[in-house]
Amino acid sequence: MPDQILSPGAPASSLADTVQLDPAPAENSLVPHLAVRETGHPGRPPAGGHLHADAISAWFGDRKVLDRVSLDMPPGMVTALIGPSGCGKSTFLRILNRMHELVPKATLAGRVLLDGSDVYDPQRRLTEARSAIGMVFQKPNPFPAMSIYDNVVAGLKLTGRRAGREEKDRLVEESLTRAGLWREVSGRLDQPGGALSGGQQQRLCIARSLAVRPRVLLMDEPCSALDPTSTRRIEETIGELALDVTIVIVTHNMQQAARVSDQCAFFLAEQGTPGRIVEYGPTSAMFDNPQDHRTSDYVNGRFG
Ligand SMILES: Nc1ncnc2c1ncn2[C@@H]1O[C@H](COP(=O)(O)OP(=O)(O)OP(=O)(O)O)[C@@H](O)[C@H]1O
Repeated sequence: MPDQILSPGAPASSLADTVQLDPAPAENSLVPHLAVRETGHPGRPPAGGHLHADAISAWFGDRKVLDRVSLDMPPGMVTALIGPSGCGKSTFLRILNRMHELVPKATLAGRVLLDGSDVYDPQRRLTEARSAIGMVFQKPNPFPAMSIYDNVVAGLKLTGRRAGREEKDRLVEESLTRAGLWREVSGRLDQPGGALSGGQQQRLCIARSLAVRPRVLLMDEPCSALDPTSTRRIEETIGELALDVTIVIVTHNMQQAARVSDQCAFFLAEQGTPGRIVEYGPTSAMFDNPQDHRTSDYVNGRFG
């Protein structure tokens, strides 16, 4: 069966050959406790940032870890990638902005399109893909000895962009504001990034990514090293950023997936097979009415 591609607003779809419904919420189900984010864009959706993965397969050496994964990540939406450990979520995420190719002996097949253009087009520079598709990692990784100001500007240097002092000042304020950190640090921009709390460091890393004005922001478990208050703050930031940046987030936290995402894709690598998307769809459908019993088991905490 060919992989299907998710259309925005479509009901949750199952890629399983035989769909088994699991209509009765289990005892201890997470479902009643999950407040699912209201889907939809209050204003006009952003002009760009339409990311589309088409039949992505991936290998580390001879070992195939993803098998023909297709997913549409529409502009202005938050897409959550969920699934048990080792099913290929991070690998898929890293393929979206060409980080997979940095790993020795890592290969891939398939296409990634950003606003219709092939991210892997040999005519395009790597930095082009990286500046259009930013990434925030699990562990906050600011340059610890560098000032808060220079940490934000470092995003520009990494992609080879030059800017004058005034432009940098504007960009630092804009990026820190969008990352929800400006009010906390505006009076001490010359202090080292490493002196901030973990949650603030993560928002600094978000600001650094935003400084190059990406159309897409990839987030690989961005809150897993943070306390609940910092986590909540990052989640609010994600909600605000989603107004003009497409966000793809890997999370193990089902409550978080329900709170922040508009659509979810459930990855699974069964019995040593490569990871695939078992089911995807609007977050509300994935949590309230999953079509595949494995999705139901996973979102209800029965495995993984
Ligand atoms: N650099 C690497 N070299 C070899 N194998 C790798 C490498 N990175 C990941 N893998 C393997 O690829 C598979 C998918 O890993 P990946 O990290 O993408 O899964 P994941 O779903 O993100 O897991 P987790 O939720 O634990 O982060 C796993 O079997 C993993 O062992």
